[in-house]
Amino acid sequence: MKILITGGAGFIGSHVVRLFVNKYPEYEIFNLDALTYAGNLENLKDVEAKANYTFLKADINDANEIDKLFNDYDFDKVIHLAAESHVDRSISNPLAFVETNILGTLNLLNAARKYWADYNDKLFYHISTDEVYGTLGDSGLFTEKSSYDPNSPYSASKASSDHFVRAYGETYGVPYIISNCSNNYGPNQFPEKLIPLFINNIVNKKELPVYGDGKYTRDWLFVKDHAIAIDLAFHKGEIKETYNIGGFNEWQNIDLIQLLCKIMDKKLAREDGDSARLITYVKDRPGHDKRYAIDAGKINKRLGWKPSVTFEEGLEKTIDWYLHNSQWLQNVTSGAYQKYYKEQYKS
Ligand SMILES: Cc1cn([C@H]2C[C@H](O)[C@@H](COP(=O)(O)OP(=O)(O)O[C@H]3O[C@H](CO)[C@@H](O)[C@H](O)[C@H]3O)O2)c(=O)[nH]c1=O
Repeated sequence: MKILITGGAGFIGSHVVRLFVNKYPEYEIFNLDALTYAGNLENLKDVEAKANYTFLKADINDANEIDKLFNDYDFDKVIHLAAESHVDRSISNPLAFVETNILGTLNLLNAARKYWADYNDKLFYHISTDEVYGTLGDSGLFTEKSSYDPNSPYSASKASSDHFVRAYGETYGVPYIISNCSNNYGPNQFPEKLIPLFINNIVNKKELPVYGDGKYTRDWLFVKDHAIAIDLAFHKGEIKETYNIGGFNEWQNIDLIQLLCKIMDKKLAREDGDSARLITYVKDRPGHDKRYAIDAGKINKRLGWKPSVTFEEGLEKTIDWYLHNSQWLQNVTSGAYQKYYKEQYKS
């Protein structure tokens, strides 16, 4: 089986690529990535020499290139993770999100439709977000039946791509699965997202910018558990089904930040309270969604998935990883990896 994984050099993508390459030596895994600021082949050093792994430097925005790759490689299945993913960036530059998340997804769907004359044993698996459902009040959970109500340009672009995947399923018969996941954390996440940004800032004794009053709630999931869920949905999920994935692990931002500060004080042998003193309340994110909380009951009941790592374990592993990989952090924030790999894969 030839599997195209898009965005495989990114945070979640690299964990999915690693899992598939190591667990399924009989599959051919093609990692397609544009190597933007958030995609970095350093994340996959441990698998790059494996016989079942091929890297393809390409941009999903380039319809001709995507068409050519489908023609050349004859992919059987697609796991589509490539996306612009940061909400704040979508607020300052919505167009980039329309291009990559909507048009890029369409380019892949068009190629799948064209080259999969026979849809037998084919699959377009779209990896999406719980943000498509909008925001919740103090109670309730998003289920697969929740209506779409996106608020940010990012979530609007992901909602649109979900709709297109379903539309191609209904209209042209492209076999698809969609999963919508909550906030991921773990090794290799670009330090613009809350947890790695704050770890990095604490190490460097920089301010911790808490948006608004910090009383926003997110459901956190360790990235390796997300990769395990994707593996299960890919192999055992039903065509045309949607699976919500989440950690059953809700935290208000400020409580999570306080916990992070406490652990970091210990790890860095600083005085208790040193890191928390870096907390700075700043202007709120426009359109900031109050609460995401997801019901992962369907994937639990139907496919037997549940998170394997507790939040305490996951956070500890994550912090240790960043502390042991300070060079990685420095190279991604300075753009050094991006520059290096751009040069390596110059076309
Ligand atoms: C970066 C940053 C974030 N925050 C707040 C905003 C959010 O309430 C919370 C988490 O922010 P972020 O890490 O940017 O993640 P969030 O906006 O929830 O979106 C994430 O989670 C989504 C899944 O829910 C993914 O689809 C997105 O790609 C991913 O970026 O922390 C701050 O208070 N200060 C900050 O500097």
